[in-house]
Amino acid sequence: RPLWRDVPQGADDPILGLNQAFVADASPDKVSLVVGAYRDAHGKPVVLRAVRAAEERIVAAALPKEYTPIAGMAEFVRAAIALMLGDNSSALTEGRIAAVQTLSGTGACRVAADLLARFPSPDAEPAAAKLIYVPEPTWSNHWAIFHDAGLTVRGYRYWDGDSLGLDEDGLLEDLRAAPRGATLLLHACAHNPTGVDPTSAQWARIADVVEERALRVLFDSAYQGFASGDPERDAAAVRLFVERGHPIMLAQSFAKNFGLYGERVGALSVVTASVAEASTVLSQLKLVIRPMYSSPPLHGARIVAQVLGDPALKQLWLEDCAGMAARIAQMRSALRTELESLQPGRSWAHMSSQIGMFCFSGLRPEEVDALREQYHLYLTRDGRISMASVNPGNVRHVAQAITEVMA
Ligand SMILES: Cc1ncc(COP(=O)(O)O)c(CN[C@@H](CCC(=O)O)C(=O)O)c1O
Repeated sequence: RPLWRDVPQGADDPILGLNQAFVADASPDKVSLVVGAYRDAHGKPVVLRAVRAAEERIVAAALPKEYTPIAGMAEFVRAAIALMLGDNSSALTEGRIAAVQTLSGTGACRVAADLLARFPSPDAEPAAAKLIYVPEPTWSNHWAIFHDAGLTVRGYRYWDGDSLGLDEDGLLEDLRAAPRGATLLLHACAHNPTGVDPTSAQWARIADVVEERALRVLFDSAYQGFASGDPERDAAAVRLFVERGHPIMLAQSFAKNFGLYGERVGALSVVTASVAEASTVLSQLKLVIRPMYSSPPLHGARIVAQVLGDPALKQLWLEDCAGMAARIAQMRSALRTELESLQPGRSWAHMSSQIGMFCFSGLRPEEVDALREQYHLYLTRDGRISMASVNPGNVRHVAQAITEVMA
């Protein structure tokens, strides 16, 4: 009996669905610039040296595979927080952080969303109770994550299409107009999809408005260490807010900076005002998680805890993280050079001034469609290019195809 006959066809995901189309493409010339996943100079995925070494130790230890606690592996969670806030963070040492391991960054954002939906800010105006502001544009999955948790999602100006940079005035104006106590989503570093991050002075002005409007902040950190190559440098914005006393929420993904995409390693931290607040918030986080997925996976958390807990492995990881960031920076300048040599008079400076996994190229949707249909070059329709997929073997082909569809 067709009991599911009324189910409509769902839309393909703009990122992962498009990548499936790439996989199905039989052309030998196909290139995927879609998914934000690192590839080496030969276009191959990488397992970091420190990860392999940690795995060898974990396997040799023949550890049991018991359930992790609902909040996950405590050693991993603490290491994740310390990586972002620093070992000497007062919030950490004073026990004011409620934190849980999550199913990577997506899971951290979703658990945060459920907590925000259940407990609006006590300082919130009625209009702010379940309202979250996300940058325009942002990672496409953010909208669905927060919507499905029962939040109202509203955009704030972020990208200036004319300057190909940050629309600071528009951003601050939108935040000043936000109802008191609303939640603000901020990308910690390497903004997806624009690659444009606020300067430290701009971060300070954003923090001022957050204070003025008593906004709650959720930092989404998916690229710490991967953006600049230095995890300390990539933590600057988050540390600025914590040092100013903001009770931020922090979603962390270890997919890209540890290359643990499929291991689903993440954490969600809530900085509170006291040990008592941290205790009640943690109890509520566990009530969100238990019926959602009960407890998180073991293996990836053990790897990250092992690496961050061992100075030699951490150093190896830092070198590889810096190496990934450096290769992407090299490809940014290589592709810019190719494009500017093919398109005299047109500047592609934004390709090398942007940071992190992606270049927000400015290519129009119809140009993106032509790249896919005529050149088997795949990228998301907003013009985002995953720079890790560019390598010495395809950089000229990519530049030529882009030039021809722009002609
Ligand atoms: C800002 C941001 N937050 C969270 C995530 C989620 O990462 P986890 O794998 O759940 O830890 C991503 C990954 N975005 C990449 C990867 C593919 C995807 O999930 O969309 C991207 O935008 O291509 C991201 O860019």
